[in-house]
Amino acid sequence: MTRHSSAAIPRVLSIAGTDPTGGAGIQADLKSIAALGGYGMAVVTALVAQNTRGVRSVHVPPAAFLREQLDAVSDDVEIDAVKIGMLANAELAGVVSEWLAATRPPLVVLDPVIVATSGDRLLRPDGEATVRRLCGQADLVTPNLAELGVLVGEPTASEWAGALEQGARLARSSGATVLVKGGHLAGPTAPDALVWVHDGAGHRLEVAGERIATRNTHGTGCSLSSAMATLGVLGSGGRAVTGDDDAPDDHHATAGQAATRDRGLAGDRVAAGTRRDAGADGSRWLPALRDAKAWLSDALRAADALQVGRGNGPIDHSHATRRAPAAERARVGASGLPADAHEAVAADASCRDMSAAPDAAIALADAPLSAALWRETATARAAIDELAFVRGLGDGTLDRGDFEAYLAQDVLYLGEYARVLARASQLAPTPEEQIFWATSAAASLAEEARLHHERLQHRPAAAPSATTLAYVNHLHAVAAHGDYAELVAALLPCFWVYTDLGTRLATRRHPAHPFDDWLASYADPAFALATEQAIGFVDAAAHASAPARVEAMRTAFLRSVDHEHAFFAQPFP
Ligand SMILES: Nc1ncnc2c1ncn2[C@@H]1O[C@H](COP(=O)(O)OP(=O)(O)OP(=O)(O)O)[C@@H](O)[C@H]1O
Ligand SMILES: Cc1ncc(CO)c(N)n1
Repeated sequence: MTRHSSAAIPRVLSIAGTDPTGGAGIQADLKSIAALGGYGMAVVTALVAQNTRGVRSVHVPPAAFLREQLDAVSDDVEIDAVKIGMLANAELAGVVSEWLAATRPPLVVLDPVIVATSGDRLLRPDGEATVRRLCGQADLVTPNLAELGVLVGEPTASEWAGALEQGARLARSSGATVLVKGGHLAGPTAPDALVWVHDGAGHRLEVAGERIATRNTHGTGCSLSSAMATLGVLGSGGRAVTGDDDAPDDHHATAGQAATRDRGLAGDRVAAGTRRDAGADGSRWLPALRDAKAWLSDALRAADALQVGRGNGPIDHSHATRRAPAAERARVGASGLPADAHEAVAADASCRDMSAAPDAAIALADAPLSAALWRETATARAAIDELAFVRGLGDGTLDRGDFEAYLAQDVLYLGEYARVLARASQLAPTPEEQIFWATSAAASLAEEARLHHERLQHRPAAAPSATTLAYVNHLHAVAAHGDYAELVAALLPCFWVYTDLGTRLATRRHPAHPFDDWLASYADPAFALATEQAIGFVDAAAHASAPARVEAMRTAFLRSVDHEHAFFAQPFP
């Protein structure tokens, strides 16, 4: 590949072994990639005769044929991300390493598969050293506790703290970001952590997770790594929060320090086969990890219903999209909702009829609302990227007068947005949230004044367009309901869609770009941090709300996303 053009749908290649029962390996990868919105491709390293109870035997085709498969894909298809799983032996690992160095895919996630959940080996001991070296060609490495021990040449960590230390050692030796997985820990939680080294300093971001009581965990590692590869391309919001650069090794970074990036996730890769000197900024994986973990947790919760195999069965990759099984459909009432969901909805007469989207309504009960809403708006958000205005902004061909006409509407919008932010501050349940929304209102007004002063002084004052009015009226109408949770859900897309779009637009910057300074302002770290905080407050509000109010939040959010789209789609001037 000499040229890389990005596509709206991530083209993700899995290089892995097979599982004929469909729960792990390449079969799980393809299901995960599809479930998270990618286009999956697959190159088989080894054929494994296995089921939910264990591995019976492994057939490894000639290494030369692996290379033929890899070349067949990369000679034809632009690959956005690669997920590597089972490599079987040193020879195959070497072939993949050479192919990576030659093809330089933009994003590489390595799941260093050594031992299956059943305890069977999937990598011959002679391959361990090669896989260790391969970590240096990956952006993200996702070992389970046992694999982490092997990679750092130490016994398996029995506690989370020890695992994090090992993760830091692997991050330091490889230069990759390490996703330390707590799936095999004892206890009620299943945490995961991103560990990385940047400019010599160690960093860590942890995502908490409850342990789901199921024995059906076959293939969670394969599924998670494929999900990360797919969401990594999507940017999963494109938000980035980094730890304190001065922090000591293993400092537990919080969202308190922020840095936006002016590149996509793949921007850290200097060249495959040569690690970047400074190391990766692992914080970029945080949104992807949050989304992937929420999706995986739902897949684990839905796993027992699958009834596949008598051992450790698979997770339900398709839980969010599957039509209800026949037995479930029989229980569904006239509204289209299963009986128990129907009761919850009926409890609040103000809830709108959800019969058109029973799956979405049910999914909301468990998943963090923000992740579910982000996924639900993937198509609408992708459509924003395709708009002539946005494309013109990115490639610099946008007419300057049109750009100013847009800014004039944006200034009018910001003034009203600030009033609605102030209302959220008034309704906020905690001082922290009160301060946040009030500060955001002030920031919005400051931006309004700055744009007006620096860009629009020479133009006559504009009147709000019908589109601007519609968006602002929607926000004011929700504010009038007086429900804090619903209001912050309506306010969120302005933060999130802009940060997301801004991260991608900022990759188009160059000194001669006609809108370079404006694109730079999009990548303001303070704005990325504010978006993170707003997402956190929306999720907290959803957590504290009854199902019908969560549904109102969902409606408010979706409408705001539609208004964001309409705003960029309106004719300027
Ligand atoms: N019972 C569980 N409840 C919630 N999350 C879990 C559970 N088991 C595993 N996970 C999550 O699944 C992901 C995979 O972790 P795990 O450590 O099990 O990987 P793995 O051993 O490589 O998986 P496998 O070999 O089964 O494919 C992690 O995000 C982990 O937190
Ligand atoms: C092919 C394959 N890859 C990975 C795993 C780990 O779950 C497995 N069981 N099979």
